[in-house]
Amino acid sequence: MAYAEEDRNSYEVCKEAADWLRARAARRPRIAIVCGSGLGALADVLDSRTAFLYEDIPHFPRSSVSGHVGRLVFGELNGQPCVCMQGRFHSYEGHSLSTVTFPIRVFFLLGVEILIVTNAAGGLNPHFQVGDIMFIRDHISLFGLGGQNPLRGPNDERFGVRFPCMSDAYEQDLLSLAMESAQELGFLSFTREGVYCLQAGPSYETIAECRLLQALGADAVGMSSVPEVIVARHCGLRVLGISLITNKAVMSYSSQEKANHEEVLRVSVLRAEALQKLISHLLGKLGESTNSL
Ligand SMILES: O=P(O)(O)O[C@H]1O[C@H](CO)[C@@H](O)[C@H]1O
Ligand SMILES: Nc1nc2[nH]cnc2c(=O)[nH]1
Repeated sequence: MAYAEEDRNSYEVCKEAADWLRARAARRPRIAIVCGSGLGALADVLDSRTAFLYEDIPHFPRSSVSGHVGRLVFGELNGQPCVCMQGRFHSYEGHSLSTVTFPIRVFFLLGVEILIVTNAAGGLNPHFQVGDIMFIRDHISLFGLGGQNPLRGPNDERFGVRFPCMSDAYEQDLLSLAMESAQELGFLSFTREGVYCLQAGPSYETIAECRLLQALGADAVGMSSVPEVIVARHCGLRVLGISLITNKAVMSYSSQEKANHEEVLRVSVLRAEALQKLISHLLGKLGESTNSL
């Protein structure tokens, strides 16, 4: 099927990919997890795994960033049927926002109900430490405020309404379950809650930009997740967002620290196991709550 790049996430194109996957995956996934930079190992702990390279799935884009392998992995985590994106797409790679968010619509057509987005982010909140896990309470989209939204263009009602609400983007019930999980695992000393801010990247922020974002009320800054969340909410998926604070945003001209992707990946890998435990524990709780519905 030929289509313009901005039409990659049209209903028909997404359905072709979803049909292809449905014919090959053992079970319908209930939960989709997008693995952030350096966090792809989560997909390796799924039970009864079936993995597909992005390049083999019809219409799937390719990953080009280190720490993002480029595989879709189906399987079970703590008894819950899941699909994991081992590698996400970013607009700074040159992808349109419809390409960045294409997998989310495919997940919706596969019958996914809950989206968990994870990412690596720089900490703006002065109380945050490197290695902290931040549950996303809300976001600031510098893209959206600047006129770039993945839902720009004709609206297809089969996905959702023209003007979706975003004041409830990150579901309170999921946030509470995530906090409970952190408490039960003894992770509270490095668990936070906060506002994630999306900037386009790929350059990291200047000091003046970090100060501005902090003054705007952002606790962490990154280059992903928000377009995925907007498209997920548009089609009615429940969303939980988790940022791993891999570095502290540089706020002072006297600081010698410099943001770099090697440090981001190093810290992600160090915290990957804790994050796996947290998500697995949470999924166990979700199993209890959804099975009782
Ligand atoms: O958001 P994820 O994909 O986790 O990665 C974050 O880390 C990379 C920069 O180091 C950027 O891609 C930024 O968005
Ligand atoms: N924009 C941005 N993205 C990140 N990803 C991981 N750390 C950072 C950061 O400091 N800034």
